[in-house]
Amino acid sequence: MSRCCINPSILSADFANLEAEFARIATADAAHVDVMDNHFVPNLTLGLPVVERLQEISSIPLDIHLMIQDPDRWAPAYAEAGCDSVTFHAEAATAPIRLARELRSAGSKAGLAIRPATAVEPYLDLLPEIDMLLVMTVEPGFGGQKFLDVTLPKIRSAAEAIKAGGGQVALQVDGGVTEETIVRAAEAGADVFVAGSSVYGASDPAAAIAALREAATTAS
Ligand SMILES: O=C(CO)[C@@H](O)[C@H](O)COP(=O)(O)O
Repeated sequence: MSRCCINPSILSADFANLEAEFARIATADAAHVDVMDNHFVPNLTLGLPVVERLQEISSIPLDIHLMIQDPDRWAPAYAEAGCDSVTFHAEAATAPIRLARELRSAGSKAGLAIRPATAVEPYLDLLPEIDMLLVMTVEPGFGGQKFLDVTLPKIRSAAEAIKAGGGQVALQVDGGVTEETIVRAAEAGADVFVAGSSVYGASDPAAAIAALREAATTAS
């Protein structure tokens, strides 16, 4: 059994009432903020000015997931805004090591994300440079999709590589995480779970967070 983190995705929140929506997930480990630019993914959400305000009103850390082109240019400002972690996509970054170092020196954790179809092996050398590896378990862009079991072997390989390297890197999964699928992801070695619709779609988000945490901790 090991400690698991539950980070609700605010993509499933009511964007007209974000302060109240943050209050509903105050028992979570962090709020997962999906920044989409309508280029890297076919959807558009929010950007730095909104994140800066969320940083001021949130009682829990912000876990930023940048689904954008050219993160080398845009990501450091999120770290400078005080966000706890800033995750960029391997498929979009031109100099991932340099960017990860820049994020860390600006005071945030550096996260590297890969799409479901992207192999993890080419990025394992980067593990000493990052604090979190995000294996997407749905195609990025939208909430409410089905968890892709085909990603489980990749989660297992990533978990083994992280363990072999000393276990300093968190392994996050994002997409289709429910009380049922979280068990498989935790058994495969993930320890940080992003859940949007299964938290915000519940009548009691705090109870949903507790149930997800319990299921993941028991399975890990
Ligand atoms: O990054 C994404 C989608 O691109 C996710 O954070 C989703 O927003 C998770 O939502 P659910 O699959 O849990 O509904």
